Amino acid sequence: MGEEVPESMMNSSVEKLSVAYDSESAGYRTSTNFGDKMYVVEGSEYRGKSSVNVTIFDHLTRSWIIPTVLGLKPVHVGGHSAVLLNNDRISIVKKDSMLDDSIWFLEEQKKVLGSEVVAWSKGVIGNAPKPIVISGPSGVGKGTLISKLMKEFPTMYGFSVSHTTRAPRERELDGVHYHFTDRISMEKDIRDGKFLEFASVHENLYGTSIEAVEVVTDSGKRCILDIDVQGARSVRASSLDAIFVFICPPSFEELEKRLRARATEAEEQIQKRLRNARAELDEAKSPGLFDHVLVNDELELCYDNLKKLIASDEIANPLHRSTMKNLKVLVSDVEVKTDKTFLLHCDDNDQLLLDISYLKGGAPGRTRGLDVYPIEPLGDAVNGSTQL
Ligand SMILES: Nc1nc2c(ncn2[C@@H]2O[C@H](COP(=O)(O)OP(=O)(O)O)[C@@H](O)[C@H]2O)c(=O)[nH]1
Ligand SMILES: Nc1ncnc2c1ncn2[C@@H]1O[C@H](COP(=O)(O)OP(=O)(O)O)[C@@H](O)[C@H]1O
Repeated sequence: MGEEVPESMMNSSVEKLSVAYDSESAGYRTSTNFGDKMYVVEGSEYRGKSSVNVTIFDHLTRSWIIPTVLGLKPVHVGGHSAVLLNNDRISIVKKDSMLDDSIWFLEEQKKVLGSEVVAWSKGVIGNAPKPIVISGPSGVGKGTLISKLMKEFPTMYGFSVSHTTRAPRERELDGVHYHFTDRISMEKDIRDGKFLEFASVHENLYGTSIEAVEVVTDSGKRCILDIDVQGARSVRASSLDAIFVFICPPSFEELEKRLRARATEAEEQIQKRLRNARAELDEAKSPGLFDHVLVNDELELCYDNLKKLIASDEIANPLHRSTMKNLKVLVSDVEVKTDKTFLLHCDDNDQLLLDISYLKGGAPGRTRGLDVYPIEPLGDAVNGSTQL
């Protein structure tokens, strides 16, 4: 790519350029100024294969940057519009896409080794229940409590299936208890930005993929994560808005008794888990990390307390589910009305007003909280004369 920005891409925060490459490919490009940089999003199809590339022009150094791009990318079709929102993300609205795949966001992430990083996030209509992060030392009873919850309310809760490099235990199933993997593939997936968080626990690698949480949440269930304290800290720092619960043993002796009685680990592993347990119990006291601490002494009592705290959160934060969430329309064109509202022209001659005033979450996961409202069927509006 050359050093200079083409004249046609300057001086505009929202700009669309149609580009024809050759007879077999077609592309569409937007350039959006954001601080000292201009983000160029270029979608193209070549021999039936779609790609979306992001390049950045740094106005200060007058040089082009190819950033590391994380997250699930949109599949590009007939073009897109771009608009800068709240000075913190760029919204991309795809044309010729179903509504549930039409709204995407591009966000700047923390630099890695001095290099620019951006991440994609798919926009979702309506809100979702907050995930629940459950942490606590090995053997405290996290798995037991989570299983009880899932058994009693199978349609309400879903488990985030983590990846791990540890070997499966007897009766553990791949894809159910964990995605069992090897270190090389997991490290590659981490580099590719597929993980919300990861940590080295008891000398194995564990991590929550973005997909693991989002598939549960997309299905309308409340996602439950069983992760260690380091993982909880990473999730706290991420865009995922969750409730954090720490499960404590009634005593260290009881924890050791449970670990031994479970009989899933060799002595060396038990010792390692007990050493780490002391550190976790200390770390859990960090201010602002956990919202709730439950002591798992009598199992039924602890389980009731867990259900109570989840119920009280549900009452305090009632869900706003858009009635239009499952609307299946093909967005044929997009008009940016304000930085919070877009007018979506649909293939059946209807128009929808997309409202992005109340976004929640974001890259590298989904961006939720979008809303859509139907507008009178097209008439004069085709010519742009409808008042919003
Ligand atoms: N950070 C992080 N920790 C995880 C994840 N999945 C499991 N863990 C934690 O890893 C630790 C070991 O889990 P596991 O090997 O199943 O042993 P157990 O805790 O003794 O049952 C526990 O503290 C889990 O909470 C994950 O995706 N991320
Ligand atoms: N409240 C409790 N009282 C006695 N034993 C318990 C209690 N909660 C769990 N256990 C037992 O302790 C062991 C460890 O529980 P588990 O759920 O595997 O812990 P974690 O998932 O935190 O490692 C299991 O054998 C489980 O049956």
